[in-house]
Amino acid sequence: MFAWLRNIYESWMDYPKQPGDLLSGRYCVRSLLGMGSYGLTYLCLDRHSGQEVAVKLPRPSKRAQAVQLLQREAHIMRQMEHPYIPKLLENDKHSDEMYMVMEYVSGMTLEELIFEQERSFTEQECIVYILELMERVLYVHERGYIHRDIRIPNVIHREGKPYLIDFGLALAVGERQEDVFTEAMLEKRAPERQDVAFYSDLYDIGHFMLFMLYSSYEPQPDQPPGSWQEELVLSQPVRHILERLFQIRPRYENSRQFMQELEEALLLLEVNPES
Ligand SMILES: Nc1ncnc2c1ncn2[C@@H]1O[C@H](COP(=O)(O)OP(=O)(O)OP(=O)(O)O)[C@@H](O)[C@H]1O
Repeated sequence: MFAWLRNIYESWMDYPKQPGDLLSGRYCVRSLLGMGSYGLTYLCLDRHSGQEVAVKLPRPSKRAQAVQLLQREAHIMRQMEHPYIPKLLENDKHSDEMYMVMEYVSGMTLEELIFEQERSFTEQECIVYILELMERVLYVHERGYIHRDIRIPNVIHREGKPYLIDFGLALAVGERQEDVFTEAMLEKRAPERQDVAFYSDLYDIGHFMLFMLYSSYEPQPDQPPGSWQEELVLSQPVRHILERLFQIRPRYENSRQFMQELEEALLLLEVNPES
């Protein structure tokens, strides 16, 4: 089939549910939260509990593979019992309409916080925030999983706390997943984050830190664009930490070691802000 014809056909198949539609006779659609590579996620009102929930359905155009990936995601989420990771509330794997119901985390992403609320972060504030986020990441790692998608949209900021969402790409340590979505996504990834290993998540955390630190960056007029090392004025410990996260220097042996260095850097900054 011509590619364009297939795209039209797939868009038609994946046409989202509308506000007011009822899923599984219980979840009333309020809005579409997003359309991912294999699933559509809706904000719904659970008519039984009266709570807002996030319901993820496989994309019909991706057929059995989407159902399989959603089942894998549900299997991982079922094992996550953490106050800052949304709980899996229900998933029906028997009916034709496979779906996954999770706690809905309302809040803002860091992007919204920085660009809409004009929030900026000092090095110290950044470390405190990353330590909190790492507490969730460490929990995931200690259960034997790698999240593999720690990006700005997947961390929701609510009442000053980071919530970690979206386990759609997560895998058990060392596991290999061969499906078209993962293969296509892996091709676009930096080599440092391709392995299913804790240091791939830490590489993503490095980018997360840079995003936060750039919130305080003010370019000089006529300054040509440079690398983060050239543009950001960083203390020596924070620069060192970022270089280890990006594997420019020897990478961390585990997530705890990284957190320990973060704590040491925070102490140094508190004692000597000019370090
Ligand atoms: N539990 C949740 N609470 C609040 N928002 C959520 C929740 N789960 C997902 N979302 C939001 O729904 C949107 C779609 O998420 P989804 O996991 O379907 O796809 P994605 O992350 O955009 O793409 P992909 O799955 O390809 O990585 C995201 O923008 C995310 O912020």
